[in-house]
Amino acid sequence: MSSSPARTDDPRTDEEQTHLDLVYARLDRMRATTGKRLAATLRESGGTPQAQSERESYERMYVDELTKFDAAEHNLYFGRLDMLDGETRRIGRIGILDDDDADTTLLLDWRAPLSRAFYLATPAAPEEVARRRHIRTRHRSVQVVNDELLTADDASAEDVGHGDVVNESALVAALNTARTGEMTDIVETIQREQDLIIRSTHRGVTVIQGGPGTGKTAVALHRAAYLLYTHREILSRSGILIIGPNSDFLDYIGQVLPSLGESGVLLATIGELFPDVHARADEPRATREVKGRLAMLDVLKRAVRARESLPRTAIPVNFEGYAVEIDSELIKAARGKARSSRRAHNQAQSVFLRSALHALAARHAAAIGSSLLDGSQMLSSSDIADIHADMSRDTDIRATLLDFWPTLTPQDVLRELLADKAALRKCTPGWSDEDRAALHRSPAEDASDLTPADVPLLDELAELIGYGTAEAQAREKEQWRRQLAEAQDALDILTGSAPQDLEDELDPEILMAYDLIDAEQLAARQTQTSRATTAERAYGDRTWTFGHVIVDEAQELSAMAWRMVMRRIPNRWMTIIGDTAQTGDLAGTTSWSEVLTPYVANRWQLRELTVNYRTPAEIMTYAARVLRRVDPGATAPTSLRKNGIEPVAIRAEPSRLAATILEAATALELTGLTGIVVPDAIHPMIAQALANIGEAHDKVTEAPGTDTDASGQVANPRPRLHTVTTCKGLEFDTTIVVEPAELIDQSPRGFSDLYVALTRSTQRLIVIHSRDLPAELADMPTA
Ligand SMILES: Nc1ncnc2c1ncn2[C@@H]1O[C@H](COP(=O)(O)OP(=O)(O)OP(=O)(O)O)[C@@H](O)[C@H]1O
Repeated sequence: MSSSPARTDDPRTDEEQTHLDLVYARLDRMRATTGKRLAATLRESGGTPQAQSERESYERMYVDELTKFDAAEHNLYFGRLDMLDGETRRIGRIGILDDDDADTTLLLDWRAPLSRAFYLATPAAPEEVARRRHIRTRHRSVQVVNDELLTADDASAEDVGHGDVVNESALVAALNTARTGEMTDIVETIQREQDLIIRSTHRGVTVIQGGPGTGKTAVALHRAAYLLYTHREILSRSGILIIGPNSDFLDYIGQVLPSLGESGVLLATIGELFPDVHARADEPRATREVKGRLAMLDVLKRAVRARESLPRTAIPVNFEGYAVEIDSELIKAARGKARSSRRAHNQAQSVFLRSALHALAARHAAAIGSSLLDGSQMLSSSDIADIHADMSRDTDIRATLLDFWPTLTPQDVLRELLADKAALRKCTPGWSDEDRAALHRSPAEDASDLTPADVPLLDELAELIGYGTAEAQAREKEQWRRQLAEAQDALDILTGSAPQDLEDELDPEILMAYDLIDAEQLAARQTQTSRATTAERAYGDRTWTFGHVIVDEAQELSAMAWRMVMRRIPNRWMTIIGDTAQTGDLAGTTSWSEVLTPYVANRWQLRELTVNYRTPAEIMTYAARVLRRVDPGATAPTSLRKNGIEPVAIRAEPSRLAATILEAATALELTGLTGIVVPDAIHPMIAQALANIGEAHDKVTEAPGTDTDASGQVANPRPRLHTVTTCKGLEFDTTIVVEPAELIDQSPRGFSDLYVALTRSTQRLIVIHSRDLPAELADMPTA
């Protein structure tokens, strides 16, 4: 294999540099033109609300374009195909046409159909490609050119690739690059099996199952970018939602889509999917497991029904000097009507109230209007209607009735249910005391401390209660009313501050604010101005339905979480990504079919990824043994590379675990990003110990984030401390796994947890233990 440094004696470098200059010159012209257009739009003002709204959409479009151009700046042009018929295709991060008369294509977007052969062609299936060229650039200058000749009989092929692996040298270079703690895009080296998923045309549910490091997350993100490119019209309006396991993970992947020029995607954890709720609190595994069970649905239904209660004894209320009684019989009849309306609780309240008032008015009429002679009703129907109307205006009567059918919020119902042992017992008939105890939370706990597992329960309650629909509309109406009032004020002020001489004798030639716009139009303009991106609007609206949903680490979702996710995507166009061997959450799944059958029967397709791009073979040898303990029939993904670094095990005194971690880090002169994965129970202790020792060494941090040196450059990042739950989906150059025997013991899914921990590494694995190593790791070389 050969590569060409940037020098002028390689004609390929010169040729590509010439093209690169052309492409960047055009990008600069596009940037300048869009910048000018944006400036001109920003200078404009006034006009009809429609003109204003058009201006805003142009503004947004120009800003989006500029963002896209900026995102494309780095490694803009990276690939070239010379086809058998002589055609040359140049592939880059975005498509660029020249501004000549012929609109010559200078660069094809990597997502365009014509670019596809760049990712698919192999010597065995060359896809009409004679030569694939990989161009590595830096700061607008060509650094390296690699050619792959795909015609099988060509003896001068430099980089023929192995089997299905394409762009192998570029791929290995990418995989060996030190990690920064932020995921990068892989447009230059997408592999065949990955490309087939990224560009899948399937419009239903696609499950991508693959072992650790097979690029599932990378594929998911590139699929989002591809779908936005191919179905921009629909998806830019309805949006794409990507669900990830925790906020560290979302931070880790957060830059990938912007680097691909896409910003309209909503990234969220399950705990963030309910507007205005930030569920970050932790809770025991057993509690998470119980909250994730489908049986919670009945519990919540019962909790809501329990709020539709009956009076124990008749309640006397005063109505126009008469005593009327609200008793169980009356409430029960109204409750029956409301329930049989089949509306959600809050929406059925009007049925309940109408029916109860009707019965109460009838009773009262009977009491005061019956003839003493024969008991017949002497009041006319309009008299009775008057009583009904008066009663419905009577605040005491309304309040007393509504005690038995109150307006509910999901937060209140859930908080009160979990804090009240008696209510819990009533709502969980047949449950074990242990499961009930797992659900109970002390009323003293901070009510705002919701956990991620609470969020699907809130969402379910919102459905049962009808919250976030009527309420959201009412809120919207209220907001509109306020906006209207503000607009009116603004207009009044404008008119009021007109020069006095105009006030006295209005010059008909001078247009006043009122002549240009009325309050309603002004309010509408304010709405336009505050119009957020699709992702922002979707985030604030529980009832938003997306065009496409991608769930990453999907094996961790509970049955209740799936219900919530499915409500966000009625068209069921989804990409579900995960590895059932890595399931750590006790409420998570080990069977895709079990999860999906209730929603799409068997109408879903499974795609598999088989190559591990992250973990070197030396580490996978041990991880594969652990996998066999998770599932004896499972096959570990094949590592793409060996790196010659054997994992090592270091024995420590139980009291010196933290000290040994630091000693190992120092002695081995670790470079790049280091992740330390510890069992849950000792996490606080290790964190504290590392903080104490680390203060002197300034070495370990719990929080993610990169460190910068004095010049503002990213320096060797400090090691990060994790539990298995928080390291899901992340990767480090070096992983230090602490006390594997404890990781196994801490959960019924302990072997899955250990499997996850062992496979985070891109280069080196160190195991530190005070207990004996599990048999699977027992022969690891010691240090
Ligand atoms: N085609 C590729 N080119 C370059 N890098 C790749 C490619 N595919 C995957 N990678 C890299 O391999 C690493 C693992 O990918 P990713 O995190 O997407 O795997 P995963 O299957 O989601 O793993 P896990 O199940 O452990 O979360 C990442 O650094 C990713 O950038």
